[in-house]
Amino acid sequence: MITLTELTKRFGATTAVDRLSLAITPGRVTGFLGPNGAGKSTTIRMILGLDRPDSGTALVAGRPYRTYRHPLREVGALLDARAVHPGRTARAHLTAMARSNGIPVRRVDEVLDTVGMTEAAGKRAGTLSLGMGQRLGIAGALLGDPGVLIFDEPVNGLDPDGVRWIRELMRSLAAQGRTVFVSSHLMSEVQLTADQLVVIGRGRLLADAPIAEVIAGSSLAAVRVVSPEPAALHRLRDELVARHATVERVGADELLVTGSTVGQVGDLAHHLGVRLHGLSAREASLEQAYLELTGGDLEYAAPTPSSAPGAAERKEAR
Ligand SMILES: Nc1ncnc2c1ncn2[C@@H]1O[C@H](COP(=O)(O)OP(=O)(O)OP(=O)(O)O)[C@@H](O)[C@H]1O
Repeated sequence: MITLTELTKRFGATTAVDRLSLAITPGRVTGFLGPNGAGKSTTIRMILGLDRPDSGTALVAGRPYRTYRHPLREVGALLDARAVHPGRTARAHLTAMARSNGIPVRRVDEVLDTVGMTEAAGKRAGTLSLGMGQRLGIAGALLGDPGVLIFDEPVNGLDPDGVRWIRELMRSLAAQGRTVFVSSHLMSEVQLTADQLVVIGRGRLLADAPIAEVIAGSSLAAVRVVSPEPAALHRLRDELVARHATVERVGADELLVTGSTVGQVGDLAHHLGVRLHGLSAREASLEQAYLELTGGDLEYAAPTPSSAPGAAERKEAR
């Protein structure tokens, strides 16, 4: 469990993290999203005791990271996988980590096996490919068998096999009852991996909810209703509007409803005796929901290509 309470960090005039309060719970993968400069890395650095909060607290299993004598046994982290002495072999790197954290050295071979690096154990870190370097970083995170794991952009630069491997590893770590907290900019990947989402913008909490709930909150999420009876459909529309749903009529036999769930619309149709030929959810993508959430919270907003000055002229000139 990771618990943040009113966590705040300023760099000069910039408030990088602004009174952030949340609990990241065990047994699931929590995705950590936000635009560039939103404060994700700063939050992670404070959890790991690498930055000091100006106010508020970040606790791992109830205590600040810095108060643990052997922190690697409590929390494993993958931050910058290249931060390894390039001349050391993978095994020597992990052995040094184990010794300084009171971890039995036999764990080194276990984690090398877990990350599929047994064959590459004797290679120098500086000669490892990006994917292998990432696996070594993950081996280090797993070394102390910690209950909490934090991965900052773990799939950056990996090939599809590596991406799938990390996804499955994170899911299995969560299934073992660990707390898995992972930051990413890849929405499709987060959608496949995470159960819970935490979204921040300009250091503030924008969402902390199950992924399905975040997606359902998008304005593009809707319920499609089809009925062969236009008059009955009209009645259904009036009742939905009275319940504060937004209803668009799409042809004589179809409605598109936002602000209600499939269950609510189905129950109401049943209650009103409206015969239905179709009732289905139109799902938004996580990317759409995310863009709506963070739209106003970009640190630096660039114009979209179509609204950039000169775009219209260029189109006309073609
Ligand atoms: N050491 C520092 N000194 C000054 N400003 C900093 C420092 N570290 C971060 N910042 C600022 O704090 C804000 C949050 O940065 P942070 O790196 O935490 O964001 P992020 O969400 O991790 O971004 P990205 O997705 O680009 O990695 C930004 O405005 C950044 O410029």
